[in-house]
Amino acid sequence: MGRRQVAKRKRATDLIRPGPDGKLCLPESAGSVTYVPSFLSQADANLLLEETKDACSWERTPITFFGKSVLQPRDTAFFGTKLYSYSDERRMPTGWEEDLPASAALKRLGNQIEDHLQLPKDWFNVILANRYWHGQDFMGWHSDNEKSLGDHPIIASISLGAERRFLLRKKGVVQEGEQREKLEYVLKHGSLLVMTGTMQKTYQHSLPKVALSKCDQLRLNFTFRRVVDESDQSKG
Ligand SMILES: O=C(O)CCC(=O)C(=O)O
Ligand SMILES: [Fe+2]
Repeated sequence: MGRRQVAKRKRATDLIRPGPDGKLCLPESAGSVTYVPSFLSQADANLLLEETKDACSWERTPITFFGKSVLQPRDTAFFGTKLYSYSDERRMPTGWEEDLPASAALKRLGNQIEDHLQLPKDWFNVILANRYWHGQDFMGWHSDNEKSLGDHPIIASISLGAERRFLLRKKGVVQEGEQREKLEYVLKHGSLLVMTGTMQKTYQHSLPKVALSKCDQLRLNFTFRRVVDESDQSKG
């Protein structure tokens, strides 16, 4: 998928069609990334940052890295109604009635994104939250390709606070003389980034580390997802 193609697609939902069973589906070959810089007004983004930065059940959990247990380079929290394994973690979600008013604000935000993407209300049933204290907190290359999210997951990502670079790179072997296809976005306070279709199969994404001198501010990220099969929590 070329840069021009990504720019041309205004809405992730351009690709979503009702299937024969009436459910929304995507053509097998399609994948898209859509960036909406000012999805939230500055006032709403500021309010949400204040409501969530301390009030979520943030944890810094360990992961296994080259056989060793190390702490993840960011804090995470997890909301919703479904069990979901992510990375090394299999966490019970914080329910909508806990961590109030943060969880209620996030639920409302999920409904706002569903409206924007013309998805049914309460389509998203889990939210993964990341808290990066500064440029030294980061997320390495990965795909959100857990089988429990189905074949063509819609991942809707809201950013608050410090601006950070978000990178995408195509998976697979690169022929000699060719360059790996890459995309880059600088995720603004109040922005929305949506990945759909085959993006998790064909691309990886990351939020790279930067020097403290370049970024000493907090950033929050909330990714809205739909777990379609709670029983299968393996990688896709
Ligand atoms: O913080 C971000 O923008 C990236 C988050 C992400 O990729 C994830 O939670 O899977
Ligand atoms: Fe991700």
